[in-house]
Amino acid sequence: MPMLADPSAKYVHYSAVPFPSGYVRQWPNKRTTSAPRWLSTDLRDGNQALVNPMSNTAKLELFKVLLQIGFKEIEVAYPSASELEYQFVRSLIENNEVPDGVALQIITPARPDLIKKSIASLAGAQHAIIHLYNAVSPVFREVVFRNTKEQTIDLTVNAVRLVKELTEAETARSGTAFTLNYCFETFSQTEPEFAVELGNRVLEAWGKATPSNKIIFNLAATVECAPSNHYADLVEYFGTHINQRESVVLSIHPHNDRGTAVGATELGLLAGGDRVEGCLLGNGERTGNVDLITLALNLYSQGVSPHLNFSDLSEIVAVVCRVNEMAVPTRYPYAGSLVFSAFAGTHQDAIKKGLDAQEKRWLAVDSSGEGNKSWAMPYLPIDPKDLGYSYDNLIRVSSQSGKAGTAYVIKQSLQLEMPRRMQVSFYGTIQALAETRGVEMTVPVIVDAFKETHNIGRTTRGRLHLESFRLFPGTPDAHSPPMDSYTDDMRTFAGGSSDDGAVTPLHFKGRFSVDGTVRLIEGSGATPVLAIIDALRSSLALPNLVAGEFAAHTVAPSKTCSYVEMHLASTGSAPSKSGVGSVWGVGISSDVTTSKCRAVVSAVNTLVGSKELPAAKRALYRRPPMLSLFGRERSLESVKLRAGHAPVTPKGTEQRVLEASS
Ligand SMILES: CC(=O)SCCNC(=O)CCNC(=O)[C@H](O)C(C)(C)COP(=O)(O)OP(=O)(O)OC[C@H]1O[C@@H](n2cnc3c(N)ncnc32)[C@H](O)[C@@H]1OP(=O)(O)O
Ligand SMILES: CC(C)C(=O)C(=O)O
Repeated sequence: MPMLADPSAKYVHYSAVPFPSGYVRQWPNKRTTSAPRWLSTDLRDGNQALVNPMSNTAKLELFKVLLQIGFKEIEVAYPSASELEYQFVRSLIENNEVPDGVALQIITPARPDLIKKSIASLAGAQHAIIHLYNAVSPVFREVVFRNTKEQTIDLTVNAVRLVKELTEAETARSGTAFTLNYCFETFSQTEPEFAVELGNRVLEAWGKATPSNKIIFNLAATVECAPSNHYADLVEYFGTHINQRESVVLSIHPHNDRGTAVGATELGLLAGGDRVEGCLLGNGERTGNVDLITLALNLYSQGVSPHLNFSDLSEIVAVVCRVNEMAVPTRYPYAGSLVFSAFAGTHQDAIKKGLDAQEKRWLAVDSSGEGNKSWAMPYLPIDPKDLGYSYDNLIRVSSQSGKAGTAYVIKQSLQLEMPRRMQVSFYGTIQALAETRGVEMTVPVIVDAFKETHNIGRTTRGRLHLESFRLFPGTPDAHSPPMDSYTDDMRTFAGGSSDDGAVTPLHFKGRFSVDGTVRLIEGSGATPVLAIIDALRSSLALPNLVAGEFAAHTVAPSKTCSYVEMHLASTGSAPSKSGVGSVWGVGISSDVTTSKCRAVVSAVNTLVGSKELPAAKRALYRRPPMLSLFGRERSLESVKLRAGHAPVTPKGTEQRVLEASS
């Protein structure tokens, strides 16, 4: 049957909670400032929902993980369900698997035979919690139990009395301390007044709840059927109407049928909840129990310690998924593999700026001792490092990414901080690659592209290779050393040169390998960059070689990375503002001037074409005349303009270089 035009004929709206008129709800104005008591029911409610319930070996492994996380109350079994379940409880106790300060909880329905077996399973435990349950909402009373309200109260009270009698006998025998956790199964669908009446009858029957030995009332949202604010109202109503509130722990047990279990729990805590029952990663019946990891880390992100440790979250996730034979969606809060990754360009830009700004701010706090190292990061509510993740996956590059993303990857991988115009240029290369390939641009792909594009590395150093050089003040004269005295260490004679402003004219003499032939080349200029450019212009017949923007920074340990923008201008003009038509060179050396010269050579190699690239890569980075994209032909020029790629090498340039070098 299709969906109904008028679903109200079939589905009934939830009822308002009967607060007295004029009552002002407390929970909307509250704030959670401390962690609740946590009860993990992974080994019970989680386990009962599995396609293949865990073996006892798997349960023990998960039990140990729960202890490591820091749970002090763990529901370990439904002992009356099977011998296996019963034996699991026994083995924990008999093998001393339960540390001091940790309480074992087991669950039992309100059936005398099953209560007896359940309590027997706990003999000898230090501290045990008996979780006694029966469903109390109208549909369960009428359909499942065929009971009136009074019969429901009788069933419950009789069960509580039996639990009291049996646990007292066990305490007398073995000293086990027992707590009663009475669960109003289907509480959130039960009339609030009836839940309170039943709660008061349970208090009476138990008869020994005190502020120092409280009874636990589990206010279960067995099935989540209404918005979270309704659940909060129910909890606040119960908490403000139940007798002996100071001797009662309100336990929240939400399920996630509407997808809002976390919200319901958070509001339930504001409304008076003291304890939360749930499972890791929200395992559990149907859409699951509330996820304790999300709840704990939501608290943590508000500066409230959950007293649960998820410092190695991926390891915990791996164990839970293995023993439960389940998978975590990639977008799952905190635990999903893509949660701490940004693909979108503007997100990447903001995160990159955020990380840079925060690093500076934290360093200032370290050095001044003033201020605080609070987390203020665009798009990241929590520091992934706190959960054991690195920043390696923070920024992942696809065709949806921008320049900041690729720049971040290069900075993280190579410690190189490209100047802004270069970021734009290199982003064009990556964007074109991403569009062509239609897949994620992984870190190795980006780093490889960076090296290929800038002729860095042995296989991609290009047709022109600077083997050694000397740079000295003034024009060539008798003081300049003979070329054959050059060594490979590229020391410069003249220090203090800068490419930011004019200094004493410099003369450059360099030994190059040009297409495999050694060439000695010289030229002059006001700065090292201008001097080497002059040498290349005159000796290699590149008269229109022009430098644009220049930048440099130090790279650990004590190296300099220089960047220079260059192009071949017919008029000798500077590169255009947009950067179209220019290329960037990169040079790294422990000597500042050498890094500049290498940057120039790197750029020139791009301009003249890299014969040493394997054919496939040459096709990738230096586009063939016609390139098929998205199934239609586009001209080389349009591809390069769109990609901000290296300009077309002017016709004949390669030939002229060869001529000049021969
Ligand atoms: C919301 C929750 O998660 S509650 C926990 C649910 N977990 C489980 O059920 C897992 C373990 N359960 C089991 O292994 C079995 O159900 C057992 C061993 C407990 C009982 O098995 P059976 O005796 O075959 O009963 P069955 O499973 O059919 O349960 C239905 C019977 O229990 C009664 N019942 C259901 N819940 C309760 C309860 N909380 N208290 C008392 N009786 C109950 C039903 O009314 C029904 O009784 P009826 O047969 O007289 O009509
Ligand atoms: C029986 C209780 C604890 C339960 O699991 C539920 O109501 O979901």
